Amino acid sequence: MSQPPKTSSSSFHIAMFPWFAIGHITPYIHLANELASRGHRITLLVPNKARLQLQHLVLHADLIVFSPVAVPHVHGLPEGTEIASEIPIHMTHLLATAMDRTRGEIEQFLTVSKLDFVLYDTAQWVPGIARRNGIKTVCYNVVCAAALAIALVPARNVPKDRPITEEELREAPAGYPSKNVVLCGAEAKALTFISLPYGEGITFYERTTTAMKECDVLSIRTCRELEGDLCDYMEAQYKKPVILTGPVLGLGSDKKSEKLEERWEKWFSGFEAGSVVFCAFGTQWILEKEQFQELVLGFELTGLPFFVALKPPSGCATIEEALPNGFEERVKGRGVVFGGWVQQTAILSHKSVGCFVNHCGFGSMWESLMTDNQIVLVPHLGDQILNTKLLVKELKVAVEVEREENGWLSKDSLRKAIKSVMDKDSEVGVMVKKNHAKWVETLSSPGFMSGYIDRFVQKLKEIVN
Ligand SMILES: O=c1ccn([C@@H]2O[C@H](COP(=O)(O)OP(=O)(O)O[C@H]3OC[C@@H](O)[C@H](O)[C@H]3O)[C@@H](O)[C@H]2O)c(=O)[nH]1
Repeated sequence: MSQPPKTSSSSFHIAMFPWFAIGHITPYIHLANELASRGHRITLLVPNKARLQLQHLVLHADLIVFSPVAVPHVHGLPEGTEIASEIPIHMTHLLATAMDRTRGEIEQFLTVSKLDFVLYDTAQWVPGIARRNGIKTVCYNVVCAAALAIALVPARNVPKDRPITEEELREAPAGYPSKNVVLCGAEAKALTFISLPYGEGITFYERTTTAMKECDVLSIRTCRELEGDLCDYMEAQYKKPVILTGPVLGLGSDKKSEKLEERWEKWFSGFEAGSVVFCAFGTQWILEKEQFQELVLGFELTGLPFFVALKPPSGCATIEEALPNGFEERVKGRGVVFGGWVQQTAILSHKSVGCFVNHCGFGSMWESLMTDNQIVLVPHLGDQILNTKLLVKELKVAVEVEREENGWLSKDSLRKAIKSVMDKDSEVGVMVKKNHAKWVETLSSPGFMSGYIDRFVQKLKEIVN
């Protein structure tokens, strides 16, 4: 680990130590950019593979430095694993163990650095070290307030001697303020993992609630306009102010997104404005082969041009070997299924894109809200289910693909959802478009995003004084 730069009295030196996942590190980098643009210096403590994948997002290389964390090997994880996108979901608890075993390295860094703040989310042991070194802590959560408020609060009675049940999770904790953003039926299953081990000798619930109890400042990447009542509930539960950063979309002051690769720029430009359906499911979801095939057939059925960026399904080394028979021939010229990394924000702002089919990861949720594309949601993990409720039931800006009782997503159901927002004369399509346009206006109104960051920085100043 490299030596950190020295702090000056006029600005903060802030370390960031987010969960080892692209969906978490990305918003931390966006926040680092915002803080650096206000003169603060940031050291990002992240695994080297994350640095290599995301360093292009850094807009102020003079003030933001990476200090790569050496992730130790943990039995049960593939050799060399550093970030969550490299492993299936059921192995991530072992990655939490690996994160905990970086403690010595992190402690050494925090001890020798002249830091004002450290931001973290998953490493519940950071506040103890920080306190001993006179550093203030911010537990910065990059999932929606709803996911925290429904599952990770003291009022959620998680049994100590057995796993929490789906039935228990379907009941919201006492005082939970939303009637719409709740878990229904089989959805509760997606959150049963909270009472299971996540690291050695600690459950997911224990580590995240400890992380939030022990910090000086509790912070969430959300805005009051979307989740004000849920943030108030979090304040009441944790008995401390909850400071929001707003969506922090990493657009910088010039509002430019990443540049789209030339081959894709050319491909997208071959279609009419607003006609292409783009699909991406974030950095972690690996579909089963059958489900993958059913979904791509659903895109084919829409008759619309489509660009699908998904990981190869489980058991397949490449996308090509996973495609249904004759599929490539049939969709030639109007459909692409790609297994690599694409510049999602650049695609979303391309004029030929008209619809975004996504898993409603918190990053994709904000990115989809910021464009005028129609939104079709296929949530997979617990927080994504709640994000989906926010967009579908509260804001009414999106539709969700209906699943069968056993969780299966049929091609017809996908086709139906896409057509319901893409057909010009569809009532649902018109309604979500209108509601969505109001949100784009709010989110892009002058001072909206920067106001949140300014107030966040102001709060940090009050805390050190
Ligand atoms: O090919 C790609 C894939 C993804 N991305 C970017 O990677 C990010 C993915 O983040 P998301 O939050 O949407 O999704 P992930 O699944 O990766 O996130 C994870 O952490 C955040 C949680 O809310 C999600 O539930 C969890 O899955 C987005 O910013 C997206 O623009 C690309 O730029 N290109």
